Amino acid sequence: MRQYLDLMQRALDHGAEQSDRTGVGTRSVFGHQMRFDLAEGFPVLTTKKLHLRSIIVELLWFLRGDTNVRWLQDRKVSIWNEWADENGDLGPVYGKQWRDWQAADGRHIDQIAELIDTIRATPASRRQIVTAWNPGELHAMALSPCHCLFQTHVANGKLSLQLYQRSADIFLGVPFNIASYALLTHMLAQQCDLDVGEFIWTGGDCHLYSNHLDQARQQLSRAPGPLPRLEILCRPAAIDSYEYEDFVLHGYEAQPHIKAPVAV
Ligand SMILES: Nc1nc(=O)c2c([nH]1)NC[C@@H]1CN(c3ccc(C(=O)N[C@@H](CCC(=O)O)C(=O)O)cc3)CN21
Ligand SMILES: O=c1ccn([C@H]2C[C@H](O)[C@@H](COP(=O)(O)O)O2)c(=O)[nH]1
Repeated sequence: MRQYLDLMQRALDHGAEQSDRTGVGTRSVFGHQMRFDLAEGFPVLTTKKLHLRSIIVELLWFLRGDTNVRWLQDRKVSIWNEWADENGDLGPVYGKQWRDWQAADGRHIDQIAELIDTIRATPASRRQIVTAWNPGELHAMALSPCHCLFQTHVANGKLSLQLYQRSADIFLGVPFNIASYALLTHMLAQQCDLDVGEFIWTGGDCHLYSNHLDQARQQLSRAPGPLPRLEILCRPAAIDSYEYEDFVLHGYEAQPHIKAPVAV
């Protein structure tokens, strides 16, 4: 995960000081790209132990079309708690937009199902896009989508995926986002009988919060290890039928976790 450490180093060395929405303050660079060849291993940080269960369960929750934190909490995942209202609701965030986008003419659009249909029927299509950025509903969301658009691409029997993330919390959010979309690429490829190609991460405002700088330096002092390998134990009939237990990471050896406060 040299690519990730390079982004962290770039923000530390060249980031502009910004006062941001949360009041914490950041060092930020604009525009960055990282490429991961998924055949070389699963892109998960080895320079800090990641809580993979939170990442996998959150992705399954998006794919269910769920936007209430209760299902996450029942599975001991707390990463969305700070943004939920007293009923656990987040408004029409990712799950809603991915699985049930409401069009002006009253249609309900399942972008994930349409994406899979398109990949299977017309793999050369250049219209394989899912977007969570619904300008008409932003006001009702607890947080505007950060990982707001992705596109898939098929070449030589391999599925690649590129994400556009408009706002990126380099220390806490980005490791989650990379692993989550790499996992989604594997799941989509399996559902469409393709091999995995590349995951490409493209970021807009990429920032280190001012209370994450020591943690970032600590991480940069560590040498990255080899990437683990992902195994999916079964092939469910649908993309929303995977379970946490279906995923096994072989050889994930990471250095100790580093704690950091999340900016709300
Ligand atoms: N400032 C900020 N950064 C984010 O990354 C972020 C948000 N806000 N708001 C919405 C979601 C929630 N996400 C989060 C929230 C918390 C952690 C976090 O605290 N991670 C801990 C482990 C916590 C756990 O798994 O239980 C970490 O050390 O990685 C990570 C991603 C990503 N998003
Ligand atoms: O998946 C996610 C979700 C959120 N983030 C980070 C990026 C920012 O630090 C905040 C969102 O604040 P905005 O003012 O809406 O940009 O959350 C992330 O990195 N990954």
